[in-house]
Amino acid sequence: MTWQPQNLPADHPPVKTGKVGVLVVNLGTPEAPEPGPVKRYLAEFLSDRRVVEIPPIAWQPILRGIILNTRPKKSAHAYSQVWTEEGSPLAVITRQQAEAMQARLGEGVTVDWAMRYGNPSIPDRMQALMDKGCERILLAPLYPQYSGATTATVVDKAADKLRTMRWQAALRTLPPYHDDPAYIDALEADLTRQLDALDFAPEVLLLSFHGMPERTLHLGDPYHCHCMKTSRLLQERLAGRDLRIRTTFQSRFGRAKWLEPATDTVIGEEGAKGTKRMAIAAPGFSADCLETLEELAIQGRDQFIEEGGEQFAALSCLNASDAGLAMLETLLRRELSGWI
Ligand SMILES: C=CC1=C(C)c2cc3[nH]c(cc4nc(cc5[nH]c(cc1n2)c(C)c5CCC(=O)O)C(CCC(=O)O)=C4C)c(C)c3C=C
Ligand SMILES: [Fe+2]
Ligand SMILES: [Fe+2]
Repeated sequence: MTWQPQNLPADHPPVKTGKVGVLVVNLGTPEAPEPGPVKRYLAEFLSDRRVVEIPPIAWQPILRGIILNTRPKKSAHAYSQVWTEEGSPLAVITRQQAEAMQARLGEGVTVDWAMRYGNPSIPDRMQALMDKGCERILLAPLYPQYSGATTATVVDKAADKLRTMRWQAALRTLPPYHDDPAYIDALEADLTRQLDALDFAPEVLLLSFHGMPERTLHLGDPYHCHCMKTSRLLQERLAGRDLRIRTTFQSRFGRAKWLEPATDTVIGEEGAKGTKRMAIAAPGFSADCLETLEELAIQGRDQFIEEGGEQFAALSCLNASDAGLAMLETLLRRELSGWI
């Protein structure tokens, strides 16, 4: 309920109440694992100039003329292999994370969730929070490693919404947490638990991060450095195990050079040198999604077995695990300090 002072005309817009909102955000996902919805999703995602940094006059004809006529069918098939009864894993898990944060943070805060591309959209959910009287909003893009293509574009979208408002909510944003002890602790605990539960002992653990065009590193994007630091800190924590650890980058897209080494190249190298037992984790993804459940757990496994590997495990992301939720609560409470 918003507080409505007396002596105002009946059609006066609601008066704000100083409440605090949290908006948990992740990348976005299609509405259904079918070519039409996937095409709509890819059109929005790949038209974001922070994601594809090619001038629109050159890029849009390629996107509209080639990519959106070929990729949706292939991607829809990939999505159909990981889709759940409740919907796309990325959306389902993001919602679970938000619901768990609502329970942990209590009634003093209203927690909601949004997707950068597709629905529920950032402007709509910001409006919903403001309709509930939230004057202060903590925007929480769940990307541990900062990139212009992920974190910054979430902030841009929120700023687009603020731009339309006469009386804006105050906004805070969750900073990157790639080297935060709470994050590294959570990864250590959760990966240790999963590795101990395997019925085989992997010889090698790949830490696979989403890739980016290499030129973004030279242009000053900290993403690569953030990934390497997360990886180093995590390796220090796992050093007591009899396990080789390698950092890789997955999901190459387009013709430009991407960050290396590529996950599929390393899977091939390991197979070729006789590695028989492999585990793979994706510490940069806060929720399992197409990139982990299909690209790593299905394609990665098939490739490793074809190359002569025998045992393969794709480990889960932090998702709504106890370790993951405890970490998120720590991060959010810290950013909310002074507000709650
Ligand atoms: C130029 C293309 C892409 C860049 C740059 C890029 C960066 C990037 N992406 C993520 C996280 C995710 N990406 C996901 C899917 C996905 N990514 C791209 C392309 C780029 N990503 C495409 C085309 C797709 C869609 C699927 C496909 O057709 O292959 C997802 C999963 C979404 C889901 O619905 O499950 C995530 C998550 C990061 C973190 C990042 C840069 C750091
Ligand atoms: Fe991506
Ligand atoms: Fe992919």
